[in-house]
Amino acid sequence: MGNRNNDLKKKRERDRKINQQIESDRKVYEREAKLLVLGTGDSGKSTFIKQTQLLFRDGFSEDEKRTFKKAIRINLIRHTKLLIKACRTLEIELSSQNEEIADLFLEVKPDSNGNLSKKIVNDIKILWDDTAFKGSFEKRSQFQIPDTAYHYFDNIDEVAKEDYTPSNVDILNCRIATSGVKVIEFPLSGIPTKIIDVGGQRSERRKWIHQFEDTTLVIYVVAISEYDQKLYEDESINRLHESLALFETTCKNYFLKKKDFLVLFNKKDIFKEKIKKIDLNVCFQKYKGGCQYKKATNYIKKRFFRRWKSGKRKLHHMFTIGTNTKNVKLVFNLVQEVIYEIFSKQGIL
Ligand SMILES: Nc1nc2c(ncn2[C@@H]2O[C@H](COP(=O)(O)OP(=O)(O)OP(=O)(O)O)[C@@H](O)[C@H]2O)c(=O)[nH]1
Ligand SMILES: [Mg+2]
Repeated sequence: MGNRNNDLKKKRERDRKINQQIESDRKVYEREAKLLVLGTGDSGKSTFIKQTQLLFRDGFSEDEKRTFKKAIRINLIRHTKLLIKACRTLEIELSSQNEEIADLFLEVKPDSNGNLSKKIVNDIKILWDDTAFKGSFEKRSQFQIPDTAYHYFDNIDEVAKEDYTPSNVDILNCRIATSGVKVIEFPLSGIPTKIIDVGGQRSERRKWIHQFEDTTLVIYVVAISEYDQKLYEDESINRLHESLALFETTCKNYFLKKKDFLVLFNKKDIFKEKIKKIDLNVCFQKYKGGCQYKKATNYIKKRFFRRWKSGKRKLHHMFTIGTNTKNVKLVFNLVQEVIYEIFSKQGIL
């Protein structure tokens, strides 16, 4: 009898300890913030994730630097070919000597290790020095090439060096479209935080739903500078129209319809320059504010806010430059405030 009582006591104590552990695990888990970064392709999502590595972790690993180095070099060849083809389509004539270089360049195959031969580097430099060739980059809203491509053309000598290691700026400007999901974990003022990066191109979006559960805050990234550009996946669609439609379906989504959102109106540096020359009415016919930065940004903001179906949740926003680390630090100051607000409401903090 005595033994049975003892066994029962021990079992109860064991159960109590297990329950205590489960409860403390639950509290830690609930305190963890999950930031889900969504938006169309090329809007700047991964750039924000890269910034968290610089701001809250040890930066980029040697492995990552090697991956970016290869991508930067392969992109240089790819982007040179894109500009050559654009010159042909837009009937931009190069000097006859450079036309010959361009013809031969279209046959170049990138080295599988991403090495650049002296001849390739030389040809790219000759073409980039040609004002007509360079001028085609200014017309890039008529074809598909990353805005940041010029950075590597301008710095080709550095990029081509044998012992080249990409700088943080090189990595932040490097375009690699995301396929699949990437998670970075970091502490945000003591709160364990996970940030989830997904691919934004149409074919990638069906993977999003698997990430929706337990989201604390949705960060929706819009590249406002894309108002005169066509979608990479479907050149009949305006990029900003696509982002607006995607924003609406995302905030109405069953799993996200009660979540707070932070909209990052990104690429404001490019927008600021572009709006001086190209009226926002190329995208929104009803817009009457002309080429004025303040009026145009307010109008875009209004168009997004109109699609927001509120309920009790909050819609935050900020105009951002994803490639600028100081600017992104401000974004995370706001994110931190918003997380505190959400957790306080839920009684977690
Ligand atoms: N000038 C400028 N370039 C930016 C800004 N934000 C991002 N970029 C660049 O825009 C390009 C696209 O950025 P990504 O972060 O790859 O875009 P993404 O949303 O992750 O795209 P997907 O992975 O295809 O969904 C990259 O070349 C970035 O360097 C910005 O605010 N200003
Ligand atoms: Mg990405």
